[in-house]
Amino acid sequence: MHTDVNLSPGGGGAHAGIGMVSDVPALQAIDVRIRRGTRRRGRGGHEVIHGMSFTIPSGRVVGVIGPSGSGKTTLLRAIVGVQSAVSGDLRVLGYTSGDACLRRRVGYATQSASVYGDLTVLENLRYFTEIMRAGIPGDPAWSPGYLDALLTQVGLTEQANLLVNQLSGGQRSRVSLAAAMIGGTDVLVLDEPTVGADPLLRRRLWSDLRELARDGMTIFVSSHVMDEAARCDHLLLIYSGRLLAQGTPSELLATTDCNDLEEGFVRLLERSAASAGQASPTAPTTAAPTMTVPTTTGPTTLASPAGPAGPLGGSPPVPQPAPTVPQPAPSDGVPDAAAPTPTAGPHPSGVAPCPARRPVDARRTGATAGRVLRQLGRDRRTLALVLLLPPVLLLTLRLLFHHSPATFGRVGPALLGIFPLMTMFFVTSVAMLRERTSGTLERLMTTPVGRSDLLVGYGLAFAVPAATQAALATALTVGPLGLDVRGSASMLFVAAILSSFLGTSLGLWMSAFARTEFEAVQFIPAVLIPQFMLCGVLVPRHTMLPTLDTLSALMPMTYVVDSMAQLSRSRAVDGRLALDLGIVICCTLAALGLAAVTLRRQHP
Ligand SMILES: Nc1ncnc2c1ncn2[C@@H]1O[C@H](COP(=O)(O)OP(=O)(O)OP(=O)(O)O)[C@@H](O)[C@H]1O
Repeated sequence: MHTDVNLSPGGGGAHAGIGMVSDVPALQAIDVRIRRGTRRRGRGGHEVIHGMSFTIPSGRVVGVIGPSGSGKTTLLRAIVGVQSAVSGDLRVLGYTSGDACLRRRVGYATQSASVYGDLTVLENLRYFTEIMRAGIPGDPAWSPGYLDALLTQVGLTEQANLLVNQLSGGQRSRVSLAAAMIGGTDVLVLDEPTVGADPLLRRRLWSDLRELARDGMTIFVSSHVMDEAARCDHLLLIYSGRLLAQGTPSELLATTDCNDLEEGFVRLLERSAASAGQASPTAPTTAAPTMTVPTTTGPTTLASPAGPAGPLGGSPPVPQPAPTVPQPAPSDGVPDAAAPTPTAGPHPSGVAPCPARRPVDARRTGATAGRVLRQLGRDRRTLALVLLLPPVLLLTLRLLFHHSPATFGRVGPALLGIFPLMTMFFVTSVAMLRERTSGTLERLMTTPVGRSDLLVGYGLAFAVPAATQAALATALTVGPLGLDVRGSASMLFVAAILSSFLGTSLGLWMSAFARTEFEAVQFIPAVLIPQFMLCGVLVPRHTMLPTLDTLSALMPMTYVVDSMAQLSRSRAVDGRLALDLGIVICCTLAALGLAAVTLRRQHP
């Protein structure tokens, strides 16, 4: 280690606040099968992990080694609980993988650097510290030197104040690694962590990982580079979704009777293929996706080469019967339709249950709101769009109707509500989508941050530009543009703010239905344009066909338009106005609730 600050505050296996029994393995897999491309177990998709069974004690560096496409990432995703359609029994520290108790103890770095490109290295690490370590009393992560030590460890001290977007690919991966180290107090799951690291840094990272393991941390590192396998305590050799063999590197060499791990891996493959009665692969390498011979036998346990099962192609470990304790609903209270049917209860005996979660955690919500605001502050183009677009559109409209002020008087108030709604819808749906596509949302889902913390944080952050925008648009329209408001201008402003909040929560919800920016571009007009056409701005509602009028009554924008129109006509707050505003508020809260439900922790 290169610093005297303790970077593994959990002491690996003895994390503060959560009790643990020492003989619980770090990871236990019994006949684990995983389907990909399907949201529900057994429906659609294809099986990519075909029944793996193994046990890993704590305090090891475990190499998950195999060629490209063999299933390493899928297995690691299942370990951290973000992979859907996992069957069998997969337990981390005794808990069913993905259990909420593990979110304080398992750190995860995805293959791509899932950190925020528009924040500096330090801002990223601060945010992850705030959401991962909030509420842990006396946690060393809050000591002044902690982040400096972490930066030194991943070799990014000089880049601390640079935006992540300004870093090289390898440097970004190291920011991601550092973020994982903040979250992992007992288990670190690192998907190809040394990609892009120079040999010197690679050596240093490995020595640091070893030191963390000595302190009791269990570290899973995927790689298809065999010289990295030599640095691990234990290897899980994977090929075509099957566990080909497991054991220490020296056991692999001894079993295969060679001096080179890569050659050893190839020999294992050949023998496995031969024992399955198949042709031998032609000069495969561990990194080459051209290895085509599937292994149809169970894994080899290298530790017992002369054991009764035989060294190669031996029987897989006999699956132990899984306990049948029923699984509780996910801790954040929202059952996930994509969750696999669990085979076992989450809490091993002797382990204290997780501390109860509040529905909204003020510290994590505040940290998220602060982070989103910081990102917004840096994104000048989006800020300009949010703040200036509605006033510019209203100004254009005024100029368009300069011969017909009565028409402006009729549509102006409605558009004062519609423009903020549309702008905020667009901006928030794209912002949330970016969180999804960059992988940061998946990473956040492995941390203790709750879905409501995240959404309320987003909502609060976007409320600031939304309110500013509504104030600007109302002041401009009622002032210089001379909109004749017989009602209360301040109430008009409040209704414009409510409208922009509605746009924000609809945007947060709708982003769940898009996987790419292109899909977002497709559904944004599909959601907004029909509402605009039917809300009563183009044609008064009482002149519409009854079917269209009924459709209009189902759309939230209609109530924005009605309330804005009434507020511009009269000062009286009657039952009709209260009902319209109430519906707008209810739709805002309902959209936020739906956004929370559709924010999945697991993905196909
Ligand atoms: N989203 C997905 N939907 C369907 N199948 C998928 C999906 N992602 C991966 N797969 C399939 O799952 C299998 C295992 O993929 P995985 O990414 O786990 O391999 P890997 O060993 O990590 O590869 P690499 O080293 O290239 O990252 C592959 O056959 C791949 O085609």
